[in-house]
Amino acid sequence: MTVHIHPLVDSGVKQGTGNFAGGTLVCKCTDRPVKVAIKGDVAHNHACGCTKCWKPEGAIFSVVAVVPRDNVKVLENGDKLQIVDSAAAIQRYACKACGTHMYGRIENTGHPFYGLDFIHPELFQEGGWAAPGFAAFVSSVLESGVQPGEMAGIRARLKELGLEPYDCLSPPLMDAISSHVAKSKAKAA
Ligand SMILES: N[C@@H](CCC(=O)N[C@@H](CS)C(=O)NCC(=O)O)C(=O)O
Ligand SMILES: [Zn+2]
Ligand SMILES: [Zn+2]
Repeated sequence: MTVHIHPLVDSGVKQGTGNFAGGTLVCKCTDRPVKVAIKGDVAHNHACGCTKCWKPEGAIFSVVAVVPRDNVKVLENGDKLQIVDSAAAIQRYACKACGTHMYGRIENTGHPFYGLDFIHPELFQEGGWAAPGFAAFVSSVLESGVQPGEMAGIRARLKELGLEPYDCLSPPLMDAISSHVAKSKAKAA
């Protein structure tokens, strides 16, 4: 049986051009779509298996990346945006009409990823952005109804696609989080 991860990667991961200058994210509405301008390329693009990240219909993973928050600007129909969960570390701004998450923002200045917004590059009108490079929160797909017996096939398919599966974030990102915590503790001491 074919394992479907996400339509963007199911037929192979398309590499970025290496010089993506930015573009416009557009929600799924045909009437008054929300448009968000992004300056520059995305970083740390990856597949995420968590329940909180937005996924297109039928996908078990999202594809999500970060950009500096100053590079994100709502261009059109921002009145349709609402925060999905204001108690979450990442405040995800979704279109009220179609449900698409347009960007996620961290307001806690002490958070290791403060200053970065989370976006879904598949919403770009343009192509060429940096490709997803790993898969995060893989075990979390069980929380969205995937059966335990499917996990081996999912992990094998992710590896085949070159998206190394991790049950939290990738080692470089986990190291960045722990370094941030160590520095914060040293400052407080
Ligand atoms: N197992 C949980 C994991 C959720 C989680 O921790 N997601 C990560 C990756 S997006 C995160 O950083 N969440 C912060 C947030 O959602 O605010 C789930 O699937 O809901
Ligand atoms: Zn919409
Ligand atoms: Zn996630």
